Amino acid sequence: MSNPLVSIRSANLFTPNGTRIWKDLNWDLFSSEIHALIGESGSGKTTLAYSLFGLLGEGWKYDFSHWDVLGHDLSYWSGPFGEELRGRSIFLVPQNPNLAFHPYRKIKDQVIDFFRLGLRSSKDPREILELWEEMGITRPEEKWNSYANGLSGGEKQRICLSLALLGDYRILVLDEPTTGLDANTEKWALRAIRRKVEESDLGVIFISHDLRIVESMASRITIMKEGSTIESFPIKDRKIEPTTEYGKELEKARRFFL
Ligand SMILES: Nc1ncnc2c1ncn2[C@@H]1O[C@H](COP(=O)(O)OP(=O)(O)OP(=O)(O)O)[C@@H](O)[C@H]1O
Repeated sequence: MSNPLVSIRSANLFTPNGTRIWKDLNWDLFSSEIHALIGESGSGKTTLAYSLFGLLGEGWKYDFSHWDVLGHDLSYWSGPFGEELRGRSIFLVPQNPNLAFHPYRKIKDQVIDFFRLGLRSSKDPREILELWEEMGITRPEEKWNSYANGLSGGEKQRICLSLALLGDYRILVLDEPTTGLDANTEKWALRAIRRKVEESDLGVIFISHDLRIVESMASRITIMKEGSTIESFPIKDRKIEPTTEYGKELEKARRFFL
């Protein structure tokens, strides 16, 4: 296996008021993998993904024996250099697409700024609009000229996903990326993400409650429980085959888990 993009050992996380959220968490992400994080609600999936890049905000406290994300420790990602790299090396498609856009700025200005300031590049708007059309965004030119608050949640989610597909990142975090999409668009988007990973050395963190999607998408899976990683294993032949009792229970109870 290649060098990990992310490597964390014996990490503990505490909220600003001192509640312990992670317990001796260990986790790795490798390039060219789609790594699913699954676990019951509150098990620590989102805090893990967001912490990697110092996104949890002020007052959260960590201790760990090892923390390496793209060769940098946590203080780097929480500081100005990390700020610079977020959005360029790493891109996040949040669970709530409203978090990604300012409601009262035009979508086109936000997307142009995203390329200019974030990725330090430019994109031909025609290429973006073609992709939006492929993703099932109706009247893409009209949406391009709209304010963000004039778009539906599903449209904003599609636009976030299009930015994930158009950039050249090292790590992509997809937090329940297809919940607002219809079945066809979901299928299209998942296939496009898989193709992107196959064609690059990108590592994808894929957070989902839907084991059906995880099986079809992910090459590796980590099962989390109460702030710990219970087990990590490769997914072969689109089958999730845990070895721990908890993992087996979770897999068996999948219809209750969705
Ligand atoms: N801003 C916050 N302040 C205090 N506690 C928080 C905060 N965000 C998350 N937590 C707590 O941290 C724990 C892990 O939350 P996290 O969001 O990582 O879970 P999750 O597995 O992503 O859950 P879900 O599947 O519901 O999104 C939970 O107990 C949650 O209540």
